[in-house]
Amino acid sequence: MKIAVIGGGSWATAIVKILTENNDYVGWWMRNEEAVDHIKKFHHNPHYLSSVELMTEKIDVSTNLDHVISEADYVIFAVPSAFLKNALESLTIDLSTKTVFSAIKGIVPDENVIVGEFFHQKYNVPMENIGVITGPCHAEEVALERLSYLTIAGLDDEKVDTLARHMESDFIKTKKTDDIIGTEYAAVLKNIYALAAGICHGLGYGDNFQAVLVSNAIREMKKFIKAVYPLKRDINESAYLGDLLVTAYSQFSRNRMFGNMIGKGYTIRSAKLELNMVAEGYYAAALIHEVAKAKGVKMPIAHAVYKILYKDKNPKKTMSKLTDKLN
Ligand SMILES: NC(=O)C1=CN([C@@H]2O[C@H](COP(=O)(O)OP(=O)(O)OC[C@H]3O[C@@H](n4cnc5c(N)ncnc54)[C@H](O)[C@@H]3O)[C@@H](O)[C@H]2O)C=CC1
Ligand SMILES: O=C(CO)COP(=O)(O)O
Repeated sequence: MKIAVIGGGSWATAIVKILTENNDYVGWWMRNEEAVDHIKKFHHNPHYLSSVELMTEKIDVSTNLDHVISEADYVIFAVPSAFLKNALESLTIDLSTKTVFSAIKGIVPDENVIVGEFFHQKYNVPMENIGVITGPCHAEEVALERLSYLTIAGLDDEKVDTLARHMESDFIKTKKTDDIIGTEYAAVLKNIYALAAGICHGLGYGDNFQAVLVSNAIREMKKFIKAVYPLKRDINESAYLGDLLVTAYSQFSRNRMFGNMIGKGYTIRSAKLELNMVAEGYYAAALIHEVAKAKGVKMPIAHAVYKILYKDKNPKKTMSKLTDKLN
């Protein structure tokens, strides 16, 4: 079976590393021609996770999306949600015959749908051929080969099983679930809560308060997911609570870093420039705000983040008001 990875950032690079542990062929698309040449020549991605030595003898890296996708049976998307449509612009071949996994933890702009739904609605990929790769896993720790758990979600057990087997290695364990929508939304929401944790850290709140914030966040997440996709699930599993915890507390979290800068008084523009990586929670805050409104779900933490990022509300005052709503 042939697997391809779409994206040139940290997570795509980490997934390519994971796959080459266990597979002799990995297709890899990225838009940057110079990065492709650099990888072929020096076996490192020059811009992301550049410490990782890539097994290029197993990697077919190219800027030609049609080529990479046509060669593959399974296609894993790992570009930030904000650039997904842009990345797909050069695709002229049919995607609906492929098995498509999303490793993206975001919502597609303008469409207001999660990535799996986007491929189903816009590219006619049957829901049985769609899956999600999620779980508490920072690319930087994959680079260091630190033990990490990934959750593979999908409606077709065999496809989920197949991908899980191809991703397992000494440092990757996989878990499987059929909660394809719930795990995707959890991954989107935890970014907003990590941003909130970062803002509070930047404002000077300590560990005592962070614990209260995160324990409220998991309940808020549970309420939202139940409203959009009711299903029997244990919110304490690592794809939900685990991912929230790692993103809210890890030094590697982009969302937490971004929030921390906002809490410290950076403007959004300067925080974006300084981070130089994508904090998905920034985009998700606006889109989840719309979904929550449409579904009538009250989400005080996500709403506070939305007001700070999009309504120019003062972080200190907004978070102070939020503290009265937590328990
Ligand atoms: N980095 C991580 O540890 C993890 C990331 N993810 C998810 O993976 C997805 C990708 O994130 P990362 O790899 O971390 O992002 P990143 O910040 O490392 O990479 C950004 C990528 O976007 C591309 N890009 C930047 N501007 C662009 C533009 N205007 N048009 C098209 N492409 C552009 C860059 O070339 C680069 O390939 C996100 O949804 C993220 O939530 C999921 C799990 C872990
Ligand atoms: O999803 C992640 C870890 O599971 C990565 O989170 P950040 O994008 O905040 O770094």
